[in-house]
Amino acid sequence: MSGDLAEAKAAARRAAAERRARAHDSRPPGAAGRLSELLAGYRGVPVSGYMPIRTEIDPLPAMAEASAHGPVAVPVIRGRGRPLDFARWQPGCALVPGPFGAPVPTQHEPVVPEILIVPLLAFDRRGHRLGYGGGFYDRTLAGLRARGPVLAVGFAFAAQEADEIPVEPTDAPLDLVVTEHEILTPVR
Ligand SMILES: Nc1nc2c(c(=O)[nH]1)N(C=O)[C@@H](CNc1ccc(C(=O)N[C@@H](CCC(=O)O)C(=O)O)cc1)CN2
Ligand SMILES: Nc1ncnc2c1ncn2[C@@H]1O[C@H](COP(=O)(O)OP(=O)(O)OP(=O)(O)O)[C@@H](O)[C@H]1O
Repeated sequence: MSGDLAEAKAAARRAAAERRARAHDSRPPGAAGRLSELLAGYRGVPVSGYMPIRTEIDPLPAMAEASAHGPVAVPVIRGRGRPLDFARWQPGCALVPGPFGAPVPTQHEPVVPEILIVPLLAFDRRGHRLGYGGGFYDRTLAGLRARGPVLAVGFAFAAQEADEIPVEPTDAPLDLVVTEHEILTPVR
């Protein structure tokens, strides 16, 4: 990555983290409603969510609903530079702190998700995203897409939208972006 691109991404991450924190402070009840609506159209399809950390928007209500119909999993970090694994999650299942602070299930029952609810710092209308910079979801989506169709769904507060996210070739685009208000189809 060029120095300019790295700096542009770092600046975009800082600005987006501030906007996300403000949105989180005034988070509306029922913020996962649109996500629930989307998942209701895919009953029984294996889906990955995430255990929210810091000021991430909370997908747990939608995950709990989906778990009544099919497997739901959360990401598990295997190591730097490696794609994520996914472990089966159920409401109330036993969890332990994972490597970067996000809790992971104590029991590791592997799941291969076909729908991924992807956490992020910033997204744009073209479906590009910025995460924490580990490249975990980029690697994971590249691997899963090489095996078959997957739906990558960014989940974020509307305030996390950015004008244009600086992209590099390995950035895996989102197929949809869901906010507390709407389901957006990226325009490319
Ligand atoms: N809730 C949740 N779970 C998740 C993710 C996520 O974004 N959200 N991940 C999505 O990938 C993975 C965790 N990835 C993470 C990667 C980096 C940092 C982090 O704190 N990074 C530091 C900088 C570290 C460094 O550069 O050395 C930071 O942001 O300050 C946190 C989580 C798997 N689980
Ligand atoms: N498929 C891949 N193969 C090899 N390297 C990759 C791949 N995807 C991303 N990377 C590298 O990982 C690093 C971090 O990527 P990036 O800044 O896009 O992370 P991010 O999408 O913000 O983080 P995350 O996906 O963990 O939330 C970059 O240097 C990128 O080149």
